[in-house]
Amino acid sequence: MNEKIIELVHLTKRYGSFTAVDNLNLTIHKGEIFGLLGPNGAGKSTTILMMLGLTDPTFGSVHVCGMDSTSNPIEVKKRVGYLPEDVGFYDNRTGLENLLYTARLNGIPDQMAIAKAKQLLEQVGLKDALEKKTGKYSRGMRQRLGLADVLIKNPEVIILDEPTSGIDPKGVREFLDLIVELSHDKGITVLFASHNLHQVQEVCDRVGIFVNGRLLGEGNIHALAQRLFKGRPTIIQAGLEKREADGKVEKLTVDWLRGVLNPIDGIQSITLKDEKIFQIESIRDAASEIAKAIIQSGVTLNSLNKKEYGLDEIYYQYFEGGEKP
Ligand SMILES: Nc1ncnc2c1ncn2[C@@H]1O[C@H](COP(=O)(O)OP(=O)(O)OP(=O)(O)O)[C@@H](O)[C@H]1O
Repeated sequence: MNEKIIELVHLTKRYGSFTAVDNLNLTIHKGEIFGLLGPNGAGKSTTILMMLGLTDPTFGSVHVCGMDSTSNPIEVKKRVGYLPEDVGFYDNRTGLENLLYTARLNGIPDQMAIAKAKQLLEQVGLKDALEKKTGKYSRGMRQRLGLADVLIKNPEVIILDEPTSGIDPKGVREFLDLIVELSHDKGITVLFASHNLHQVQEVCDRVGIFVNGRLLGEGNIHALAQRLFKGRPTIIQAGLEKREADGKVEKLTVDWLRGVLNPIDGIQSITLKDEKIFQIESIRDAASEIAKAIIQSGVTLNSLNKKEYGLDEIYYQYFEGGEKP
């Protein structure tokens, strides 16, 4: 997995005074499934267009399969299969005919193309629909045909731009499985651009989080979350209860808990979430000291939950445009 297949260096694209892609540095290795994650308008499609040599960078460079996409777009396109969000087919032709058309455009001899097209249609689960006109294909079937269409020229890299939008959950599952299988079986490098964090997490070895044209970080999604949210307070929710000897429940207050936790360094705030749940924010992880102090105070500690920053926080912070409620 160490051979560099995609290499972006200081890649920048401006439209007038607007910067759509801002100083992007990224390396993707052979056989990796890399997720380019970002909300709408983050600059994913613009980056892909530059990789394919379809638009020129304003600054920086992009190499794919060792070639400069800007000066060698035709060579790059021979090695890269690109599946856009909405793939176009000749709707009055069958799935097989559409694939054979692509094969011809790529200079594959007819006899070889027929065998290859049939094998691919079987692989993507369209064996029974190969004689059906693509105008009658569902959205999921069109995306599968799109994948076969991309694979017919034996690409080293496939780039999928929002490939699962509009497909039902079962279709999504099957499509994602297919991508993983292809990458593993054939050593194909996959770039999967999407705003669907959960789908990307399922299939990708590594992800890059892309927001407002900038790469906020890349790596394993959980490690990334820890890095992106480093310095955030540790949030602990404690469920507390105090019963008198006669069985009556005594009402606990924030001031009381503040007194109990006073000796512990780094406590920033204490709030009451509901009658029995207190939320404690601290600048360091003081969970065990908090638990000990509460127990020593003589109340019952019914629950203690420490909030971990992860996928959900990335999602709400960067993809839904705000903190989790
Ligand atoms: N030709 C263009 N002229 C001016 N602005 C553009 C052009 N193409 C894209 N943009 C702007 O650049 C930004 C990035 O767009 P891009 O399509 O790359 O984002 P994206 O992450 O792929 O989003 P989406 O998932 O919605 O396609 C957007 O604000 C878009 O409006």
